[in-house]
Amino acid sequence: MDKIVVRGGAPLHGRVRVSGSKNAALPILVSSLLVGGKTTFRNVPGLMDIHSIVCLLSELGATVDRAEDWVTIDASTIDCVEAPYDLVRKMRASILVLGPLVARMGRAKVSMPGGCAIGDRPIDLHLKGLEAMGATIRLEQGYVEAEATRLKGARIVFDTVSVGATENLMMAATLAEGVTILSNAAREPEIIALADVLNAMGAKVEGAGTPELTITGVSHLSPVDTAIIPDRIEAGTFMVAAAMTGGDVEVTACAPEHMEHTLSKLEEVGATLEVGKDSVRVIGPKAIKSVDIRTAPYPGFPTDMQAQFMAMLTLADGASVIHETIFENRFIHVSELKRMGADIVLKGNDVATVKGIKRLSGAQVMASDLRASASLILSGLVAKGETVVNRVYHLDRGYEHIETKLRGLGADIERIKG
Ligand SMILES: CC(=O)N[C@H]1[C@@H](OP(=O)(O)OP(=O)(O)OC[C@H]2O[C@@H](n3ccc(=O)[nH]c3=O)[C@H](O)[C@@H]2O)O[C@H](CO)[C@@H](O)[C@@H]1O
Ligand SMILES: C=C(OP(=O)(O)O)C(=O)O
Repeated sequence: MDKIVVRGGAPLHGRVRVSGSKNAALPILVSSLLVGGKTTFRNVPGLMDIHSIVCLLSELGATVDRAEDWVTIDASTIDCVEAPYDLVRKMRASILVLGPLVARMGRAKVSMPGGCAIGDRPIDLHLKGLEAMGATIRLEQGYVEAEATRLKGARIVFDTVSVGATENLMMAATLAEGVTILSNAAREPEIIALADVLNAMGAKVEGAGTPELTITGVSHLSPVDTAIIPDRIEAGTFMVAAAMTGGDVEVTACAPEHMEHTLSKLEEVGATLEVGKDSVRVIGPKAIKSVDIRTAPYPGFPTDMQAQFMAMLTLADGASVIHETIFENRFIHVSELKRMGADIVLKGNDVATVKGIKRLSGAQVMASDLRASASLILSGLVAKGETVVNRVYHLDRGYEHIETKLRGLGADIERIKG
């Protein structure tokens, strides 16, 4: 497996362009299953997760064409309703095909995704929602089998805010008979992006971005040509890199309006921000100030930025308390950061107290999940000496050419093929 080697020290300078959003692209590519025709998606990031979802759609029989940053998908040719274990285990978002397949084909068989490094990640809300819409659900030999001649509109109140369940049921409801109301729905920019694409296809989705979505089912959807929104987590990762190295970086092709919490926390640590329409210039502070962070569903502080902020706060001028409220086990990076000299005390699985130190020291570290990988690279950028981040498989799921982009900003970073 590849490794990333980082030699710390250089403040980052220059301009970096953000790619299309992984978390928006995944459901939006899946939405092509609802359409009998060729749909074009632009600004699609070159990521392992995109490769995985494209493989899954091809396996289902869709005709997929991909070049540079665009993908066309024609799902009029689908002849299979099974998402096999080997594809689903690589990427949990594969569960998003469940709702669209039942809605379009009347049947789906999808391997249960199971948990992952950041905790148990159940799909009960996806299944309860489909059942409320009239689907019969069976769990057998590690697979979910769902069937419905035609899904029916229903009122669904989510017990917990779930991005994936909101997306799955929103897509399913577009072709259902009657009106579906999703209450306590997720409000992420990726939810709005999906609703916008569905509406462009002819769906009737109202209320995206609020806690209540109303979806009036239609008989069919039509192909569109659409672009994926910028990746707010990739953008945030580069902004943290700029701030913690004391650099001066303009992050371009981003959507600052999706990043309110991340931007305000960057200002709290002392960074100076110049926010444009689709760019943010980040000038790092002389000294990083400690801040407290509590992750929460959007518009709260994103759990997907928690590990990167923790890496920065290891160097703050005091103690910061970080509460992780979304995932049950999203502090695995703590033990690796401690190997680099960080002073972090964990209370249970959800509270970390980070006491700032003068400097981290380079070490061999192991990446456990996607954002943990990013936090270790960021730490390597400021550590004394060499940091080797092992098992970068996770990183490639969610960051397009991160080492090339960081090198463009002056970082001393390389990939060693393994
Ligand atoms: C591909 C994608 O978009 N991934 C994002 C998505 O993941 P994902 O859609 O998997 O995350 P959810 O919003 O569904 O999960 C939020 C919480 O709800 C729980 N839950 C979820 C579904 C369910 O049926 N039952 C249940 O209990 C989860 O275990 C978790 O504790 O949103 C997360 C929260 O912002 C992000 O960290 C991920 O980057
Ligand atoms: C947790 C993440 O992704 P996924 O839901 O695909 O595991 C992430 O993007 O940080």
